[in-house]
Amino acid sequence: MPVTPRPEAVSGEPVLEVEDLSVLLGHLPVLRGITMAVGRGEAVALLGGNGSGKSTLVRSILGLLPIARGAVSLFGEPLGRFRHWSRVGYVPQRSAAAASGATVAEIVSSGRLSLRRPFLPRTNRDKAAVREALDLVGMGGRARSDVRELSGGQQQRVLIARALAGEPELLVLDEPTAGVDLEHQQVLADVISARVSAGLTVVVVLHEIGPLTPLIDRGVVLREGRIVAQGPLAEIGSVAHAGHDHTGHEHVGPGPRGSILDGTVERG
Ligand SMILES: Nc1ncnc2c1ncn2[C@@H]1O[C@H](COP(=O)(O)OP(=O)(O)OP(=O)(O)O)[C@@H](O)[C@H]1O
Repeated sequence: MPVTPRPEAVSGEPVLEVEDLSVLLGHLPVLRGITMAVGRGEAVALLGGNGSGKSTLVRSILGLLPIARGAVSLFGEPLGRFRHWSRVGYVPQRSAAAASGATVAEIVSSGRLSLRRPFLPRTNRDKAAVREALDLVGMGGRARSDVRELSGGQQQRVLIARALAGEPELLVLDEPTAGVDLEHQQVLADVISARVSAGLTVVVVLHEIGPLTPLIDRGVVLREGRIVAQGPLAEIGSVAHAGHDHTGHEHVGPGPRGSILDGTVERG
């Protein structure tokens, strides 16, 4: 699958800009005053405890939820005007596709729909991109399988292949390693790393330390819908660790890294 050459370094050209974003769900404020930016070629992790607002932020960025206040831009264009969705790949936390009864190849092919010209058959490039994406996640031998016959972790790998098949410039993943065994987490980390080296921008919700963490340039920690820390993982981790978990109980974090990932570290 062709990849775009990586710029010399992270160029800083904003791929994603979020300015004072607030989102209400069921009249409750779930995100409050979120401001962040992600430059081209950066890999940014969204971290925080259960219910801190990570998935809501991801879905708001993709225009899947209404915004109560603030603004989001993708590739320099306000979300309301943004039309180049083929530049964006999304791996949702759980997908209806996994229960659809389609074959693995069909699901991965759907990742190229926004690149295809209407009413024309798939091109050789479409087919090659699908094959390559399946091989990359180690599912090349299961192209004809009904996706319902796969394990949860295998389904997750198929969804990642679908996003990669679209050759996105921005890849947004919501807990992509949930249910994936360590060996295949490493495979995914290698695949995504190679893409980041070629210029891909990544925003990923992470819950656990694992093979994906080495490729993360920066973490953004959410708690109760607000950003409470932002910076390189090692830097956030070295900060003092008294904090509150998502239940509101004050405690001393179990250790810098674990506490970063569940949002209990506050930059001090
Ligand atoms: N449709 C909804 N209506 C009302 N509240 C919602 C809705 N969806 C999510 N919420 C609430 O918004 C908050 C943030 O949820 P969100 O799924 O964004 O958290 P998260 O950080 O991704 O959590 P997790 O790590 O458990 O996936 C939670 O308190 C949740 O209960």
